[in-house]
Amino acid sequence: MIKVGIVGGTGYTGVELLRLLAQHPQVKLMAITSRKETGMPVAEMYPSLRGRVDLAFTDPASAPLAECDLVFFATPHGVAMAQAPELLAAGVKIIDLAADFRLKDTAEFERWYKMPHSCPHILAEAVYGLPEVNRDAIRKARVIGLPGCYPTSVQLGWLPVLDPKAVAAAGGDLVERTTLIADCKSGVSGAGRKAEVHTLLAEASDNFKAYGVTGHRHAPEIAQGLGAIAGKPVSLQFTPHLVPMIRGIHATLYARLTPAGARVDFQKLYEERFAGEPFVDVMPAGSTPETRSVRASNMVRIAVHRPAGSDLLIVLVVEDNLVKGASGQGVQVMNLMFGLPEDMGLTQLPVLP
Ligand SMILES: NC(=O)C1=CN([C@@H]2O[C@H](COP(=O)(O)OP(=O)(O)OC[C@H]3O[C@@H](n4cnc5c(N)ncnc54)[C@H](OP(=O)(O)O)[C@@H]3O)[C@@H](O)[C@H]2O)C=CC1
Ligand SMILES: CC(=O)N[C@@H](CCC(=O)OP(=O)(O)O)C(=O)O
Repeated sequence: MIKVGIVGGTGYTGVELLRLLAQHPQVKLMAITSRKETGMPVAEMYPSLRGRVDLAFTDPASAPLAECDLVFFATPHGVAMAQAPELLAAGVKIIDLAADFRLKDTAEFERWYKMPHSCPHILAEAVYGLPEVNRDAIRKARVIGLPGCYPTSVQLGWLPVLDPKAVAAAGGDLVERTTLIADCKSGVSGAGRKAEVHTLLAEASDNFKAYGVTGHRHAPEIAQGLGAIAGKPVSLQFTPHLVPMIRGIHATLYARLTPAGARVDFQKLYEERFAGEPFVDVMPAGSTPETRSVRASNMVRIAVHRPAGSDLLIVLVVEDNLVKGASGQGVQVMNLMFGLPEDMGLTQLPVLP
């Protein structure tokens, strides 16, 4: 059994980790932390877990984290890097759901997250936890920086067209790498459980708005990830929107095709690239995936479109921000790190309607 601790158990990604890990056959939960709810039984706060999780929240300072094999940090940015050196020295592996171990350039991290990076040496060894790209490195990693919710959808959506093998087969770039557009919509659980005006029912319900148009911290993460996939620089306009639903991300990706790309059968390319991926479903040509078709599941569904009379490729991607966008991806990565079947504990079907 893997002994697992969760720092930040009261938040939305924390309770989603609990839902998934409570059903995982190879996990023993050791500690679930909260500073504000110390002492409260987890199932009292989250009755959905009654009879499945019998621990109480403990303060992070006294939780038996060093006795765990793995600790998930479902906390704000900056918390994991403060505790990582001590836990790693005790032989504990770490999966951070926040951004402490995502951006490899510390100056870029400091620019977007407004704090210095306290352990660049650990950042240097950390692996970016996107299994469809980094599966082998994840298996050997001690520290994982789990991708943000939007970056997961955008990187998976463009992975096949930027893959150097596809570029070599086509005889050149398939798309204009410097004019990519990611137009993304998220449900409000993406903002977490903390009280904020923009996620109040009277603000977010029956409303739809863009934010972060001139700069969002996920843009450099996406550019870093796509650049690593392509092996050369990629730049994009990323525009997120808040939509009145609880869970879900819908990404609409636009790319201008090159002459080499215009000759490619993209449906076939996507089906072949993701064949064998347990959590990526390439839908039949002409499909328009819905967020509810992945709700509460770790699946991402993708559809590829070539509008008639244009030189655009449009890729539609849906994911559940709390599952493949966060906690489910964390469990998928944990399975890889501990040599378990990648889909263990993650085979739930989506909830619909
Ligand atoms: N929501 C989403 O869709 C996604 C979120 N993420 C990232 O995952 C992380 C968690 O997100 P989410 O669950 O939404 O956040 P929430 O705000 O809902 O929860 C944050 C949790 O962290 C705990 N916490 C806060 N500050 C500290 C601290 N200094 N030390 C220890 N624990 C602390 C809180 O409990 P307490 O204050 O009681 O200790 C709470 O349990 C964030 O970094 C977020 O950016 C990533 C992908 C998707
Ligand atoms: C709807 C909403 O507010 N979403 C969050 C992203 C959540 C997430 O995955 O981001 P991090 O892990 O990088 O914080 C936002 O745009 O800030």
